[in-house]
This record gives sequence, structure tokens and C-alpha cells, in this order.
Amino acid sequence: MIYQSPTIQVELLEDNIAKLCFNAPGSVNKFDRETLASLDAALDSIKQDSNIKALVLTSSKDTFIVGADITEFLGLFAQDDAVLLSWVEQANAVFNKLEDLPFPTASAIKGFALGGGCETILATDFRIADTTAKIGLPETKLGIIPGFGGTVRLPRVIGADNALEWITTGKDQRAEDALKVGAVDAVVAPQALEAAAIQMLKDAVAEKLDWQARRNRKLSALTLPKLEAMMSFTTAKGMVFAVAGKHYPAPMAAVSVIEQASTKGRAEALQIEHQAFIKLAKTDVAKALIGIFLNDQFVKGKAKKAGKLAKEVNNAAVLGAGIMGGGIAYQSASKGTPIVMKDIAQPALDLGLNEAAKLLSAQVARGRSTPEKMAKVLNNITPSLDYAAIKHSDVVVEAVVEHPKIKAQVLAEVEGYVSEDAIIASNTSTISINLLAKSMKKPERFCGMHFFNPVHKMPLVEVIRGEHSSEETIASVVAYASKMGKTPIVVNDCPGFFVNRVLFPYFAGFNGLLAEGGDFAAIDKVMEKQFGWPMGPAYLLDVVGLDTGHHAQAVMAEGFPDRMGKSGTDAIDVMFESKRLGQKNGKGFYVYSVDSRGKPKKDVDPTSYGLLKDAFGELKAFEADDIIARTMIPMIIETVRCLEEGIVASPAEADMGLVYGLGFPPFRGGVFRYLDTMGVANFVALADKYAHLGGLYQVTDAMRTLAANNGSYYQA
Ligand SMILES: NC(=O)c1ccc[n+]([C@@H]2O[C@H](COP(=O)([O-])OP(=O)(O)OC[C@H]3O[C@@H](n4cnc5c(N)ncnc54)[C@H](O)[C@@H]3O)[C@@H](O)[C@H]2O)c1
Repeated sequence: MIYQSPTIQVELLEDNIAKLCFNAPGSVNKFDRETLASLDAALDSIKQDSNIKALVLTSSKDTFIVGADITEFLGLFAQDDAVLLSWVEQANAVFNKLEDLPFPTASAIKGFALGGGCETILATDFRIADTTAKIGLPETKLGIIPGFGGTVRLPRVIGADNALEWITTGKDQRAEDALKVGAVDAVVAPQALEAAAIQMLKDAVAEKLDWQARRNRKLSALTLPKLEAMMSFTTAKGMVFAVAGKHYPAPMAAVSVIEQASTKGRAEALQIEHQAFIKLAKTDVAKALIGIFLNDQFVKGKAKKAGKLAKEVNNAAVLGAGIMGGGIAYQSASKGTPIVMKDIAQPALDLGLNEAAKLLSAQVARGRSTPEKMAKVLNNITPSLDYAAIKHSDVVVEAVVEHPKIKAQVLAEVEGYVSEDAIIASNTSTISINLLAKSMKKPERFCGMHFFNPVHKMPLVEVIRGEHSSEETIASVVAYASKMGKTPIVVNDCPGFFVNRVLFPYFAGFNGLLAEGGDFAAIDKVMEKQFGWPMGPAYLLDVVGLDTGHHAQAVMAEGFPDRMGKSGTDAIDVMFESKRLGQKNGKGFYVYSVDSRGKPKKDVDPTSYGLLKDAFGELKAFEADDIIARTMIPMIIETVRCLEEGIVASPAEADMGLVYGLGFPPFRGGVFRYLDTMGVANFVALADKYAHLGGLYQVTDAMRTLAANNGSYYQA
């Protein structure tokens, strides 16, 4: 053994080829500080051993290296620039040491080689992948750029255009795609991986392969004709800005770094990367995006733990084949859990199946599925008009019309058809789970399972714990949601649960602006372009449906009369009463049509402006900051209330609920990250300026205390 640590072992194989194996104690290899220090020490030992003629890097896990240890990032990035620079320089010295070894080197890559893992393989002369390999530099998705030389080495290995695409999109690349652009030298079967890498090294030692020429290419400036370089970088900037937009600076920074470094040798090029990396690491955007990554892991970890208590779900049923029922059936079937779709009307069943077939056909057309797979998924959905079909279901999801009496009746009926231990969940969006539980003989087997529309796209499922729901019920529904590829968050019962409870105060803020003459299209523009929501409030209401919005608003007003009770007519009433229901009937705040290419199109409509003018008078302009404050303050305070009341268990889960359920701008990280970034005291001062607008604008006592103590919701 040449070197051994808890994360890395180095041994000498035949023909004096050394093998460095990443072998961390957990299930995967990560580039934490310990592994980096260990790699440094391992390389020193290798350098000192004069017998060694070549080096192969391998992993004892199913994956090579999944990337940096992101749990270390927020603490690390909070340090002074000088400390951060010294960390980056030290880390890069290790990668340079690997690249500068006096003999040929190769990486044998299986599974993920992402981030720091990808930067490791780029520092070797050769890269052999097996068919399971996935390679990439996802850093821009976290608001930063690669910091271990990725922006310098990748363009020199695969060319500037390819590297720009890899780095600015942050996508993982499959082995065969990596081979096409020359990121790897060969792709082999998993069992042949190590032997193939060793053979390549033997050929290099025997000078059949010119490893030094490859290395020199990485050490020098990029060989790009001036005109071509200008074209590449200018095009990339335009495209990247169009996709990433002004709120996500990292992809653009990556283009600039690659451009500036393109004329430099390794040392200078790396310095350009270091400087840009440090600047981005300090941004609020990086903090928010890293926070989301960590929160996502936290939420998924909780769901995984719940899985241990869960009942296995092999057969499911959904009651109601409407928009939601059809979506739930499709999602369950496509993730491998057969599902009975029960309705009272044959046309509804036909429509539900047709919707599923449409989604599947689109996937086949895009090459993401095959006709065989499509047939299998459709076979997993059993349409039925008869309750007898749900007899063997482990979980039944009720998704019939949003009417308390109908739901109560359906839930009572269901209990008579399923086994004693079957779990029953309701997809209600507003009706109290405790209220619905009253119609059941065994309320402990019942909880809420709130999906979002469209089911196949929206990642969140709110699992609502009623006062009688058993732990097994909650755990089983959480596990089923995870199996469906969704991110479940467990919340306690209250009107609107978590997501709708915080959404309606935001709509109330919007209504308040309109009641004073605010222009809905101008408000949407500010909330989309400046705040970063995927849709402004008027557009979102049109998508949700003004009838649904109107109904849910009444439920919320009844549940929280002090804050959400209504006096007089608001803009939602105006639209609803004029039968402008939104996208579903082609007119709401906006009018909807189909453009010449068959794509849905929305336009402003003088009629809706006329109706609003009749109700609220002439239009009045509001400043962007005012619009943001008046809509966001109510949502933010309601979110804090949900945490204080234990409706949602942690800031991390609340923020993920907002990002995954509503599309809260990821670069802001969620309400709690947003509050921490702006400072709780600053928020309280801002909200106090709007306190005259009513109960939704009153901060809680706990917020005031936190503000006075200069506290925050997250630790880092
Ligand atoms: N549409 C949304 O955006 C959304 C989002 C989240 C939750 N939800 C909730 O999901 C539920 C369904 O909403 P939807 O939009 O799919 O409604 P929908 O009107 O599209 O579908 C309801 C379906 O239930 C069927 N149905 C009625 N009574 C039935 C019974 N006794 N047994 C079986 N089927 C019956 C109807 O025939 C219809 O096909 C509601 O509780 C709603 O609040 C809707």
C-alpha cells in the first residue's frame, strides 16, 4: 500500500501502475475538505515513489465522485474573501499536482463524476467511462461556477462551444454524449472499465499514445481563431442571457470567465476563475440556490425516513377522473404503481385516459419513451365505474368535486369497499381534513394528499395530518408520493393547509391594489420580471380559474375572518360574477386564444379593464416597490404564522413548499431565506409602513422579537 486514509487508498499494481481508489465510508464519494486533504497527501506519496510509471483513478462505489460536499458551502462562503481565496488556491494546487505528475494518468469513471468529481477527471490525461457514467459541471445551478479548474480545463478538452453549453446549463451528460465531444476517450462495459483504463496507460507508457501532447493542450491558451472566438462568446452571451435571465448571474459569469481565460495559460486562467468564483460565492443568489439544494435533501431525507414506517403501496385507486384524478392516475401508473381510476361518468373516464395517452404520446414523440413503455403505463390504469374494482387498493386518493357533502358521502362509501387497513387520502384543496374525517369510521387511516395542477409537472405534494391520522397513514402517503416522483411535505390541518393559506393573502394584496386603481397587467409585469414569479397574480388566477379562486377565497375568509374576511366586492368577485373564469373559458383578467403555430396565447382585454374601472374607478400607477410590498408582505407574514403555529414544521419545508408548490423564485430561496437575506428587522420596518392596510400586514410578536435580537430563521 502506497497510501491509505479513510477516504483514499493507493496501491501499486502490475507494471508499476499505481491505482488511487476513492473509497469514502458512506454510500458515495464526495469532495469534502477531508477528501481533498487526503488526495493532496496521496499525491505526495505517489510523487515520492520512483517506481510508479502511471496512475489510474478509480472508485470502490457505484459512482466515481458525486461532487463537492455542498453542506460545507454556506459556512465556507461566509468567510472573508482572503480566506476563501486561500481555500480555492489550495484546492487548485491539489488538482494541478495531479495534472503535473511526471507520468501518464487516467480516470476510470462509473456513475456520477459531477462538479469536483468532473474536475478531477479533467486533471488526468485520459478518461475512460463505463456505460453508467454521468459527467457534468452543475455549479451554475447553485449560483456559482466550477472552482477547481473546470472552466479552464473543460474548454481545452472539448472545445469552447461544447464547454459553454455544459457549464452554462449545468446538465449531466451521459457517457455516449461525453464520448461524442471528446470529454472521455472511450466508453466500455462496466466489467471492462479498470482493465481498459490500465491498457490505455500501458499504451501511453509505451509511447503509443502521446499523453504529453494532451496535457500541454490543457496547460496552454485555447487555440481558437480570433473571429471564431468572438462569434462563439457573443452568441453564447445572447443565448445564456435569454435563458438564465438577469436574476441568475452565474451562467453569464461562466461565459465571461471562459472568454477571458481563453487567451491565457493555466496559471493565469485559473486566477480568473478564482476571482469570479469568490464573487459569485458571496451572492445572495448562490446562498438561496445552495439553500434550496440543502432543503431539498432535508425534505427528501425526511420522506425516506418515513418510508421505514410506511405500508407498501402496490395497488392504488383514485376517485374522480377529472383534471386532478386523471393526472394522479397518469403519475402513479408512469412511476410503476398500478391504479384504478373510478368515476361516476364514462365520458370522464374516457377524458382521463385520453389525457394520460396525450402526455405519453408527447414523450414518445420527444424520444423520451417508447410505444411499448407507453402501452405498459396505460395498462397500469384501470378505468372503472364500479367500486368493486378498488377492493385490493392499498391507498385510495379521493379527487372528486370540491364539495364537502359529496366528498363526505364518497369517503363513507369507500370505507365499505376497501380492506380494513387500506389508507384513504383526499386531494381536497380547501376542505378541512378534520371535518372530512368525521364521515369516516376509521379516521386514523385518513389524511390529505394535496397535489398541484398540472400533476405531472408540479413537484410538490402536501400531506395533511388530521388530528386522528395515524403515523402509519402519514408515512405511507409520504412514501407513495415519493414513489410517484413527487416531493412530499407533511403539514397540519387548517383552512388552505400551508400553500393555499399563504397564497390567498398574496391575492388579497393584489385585490387591494386593484381596488385602488392598480393595473393588473402592470402588476403582473413587476411580479414576473422584477420579483421573479413564473406568473403574476392576475395570470395565476386565470390559470387556477376564477371560480376555484372565488370559492377558495371564501373558505379562507371563513377560516381566518380577522385577517382574510372580506368587505365589499374585490377584483376576483368582479371577474367571477362576469363569468370570466380564466383560461378554462378563454377569458379572465386576460383573453386567451391560440396563435398561428397552435400555441396558447394571452392578451390584455379592454373588457376586463372596463369591468374593473366600473367597480374601482380610473387606473392609478403604483411604484414597483409598492406593488411588491403590498402583495408579498401578506404572504410572508402568513408563512411565518404557519411556522409559528406548527402548520409547517421548519423553515426548510416551508421554503420548499413555496418553491415546489407555487414556483416561488428559486433565486430568492423561499420566504424564510428572503427574510434572512433582507434582514428580519428591515422586513418588520417595511411591514409597519403598510400596517394601516389591515390584519394581513401585522407582523407577529415573535417576528418583532427576532428582529430586535437581530436573529434569523436559518442558522447559516
Ligand atoms: N384543479 C385544480 O387545480 C386542483 C388542484 C388541487 C386540488 N384540487 C382538488 O381536486 C379535486 C378534484 O378537482 P378537479 O379539478 O379534478 O375536478 P373535476 O371537476 O375536473 O373532476 C371531478 C371528477 O369527479 C367526478 N366525480 C364526481 N362525483 C364522483 C363520485 N361520487 N365518485 C367518483 N367520481 C366522482 C366527476 O365526474 C369528475 O370527473 C377537488 O377536490 C379539487 O379541489 C384541484
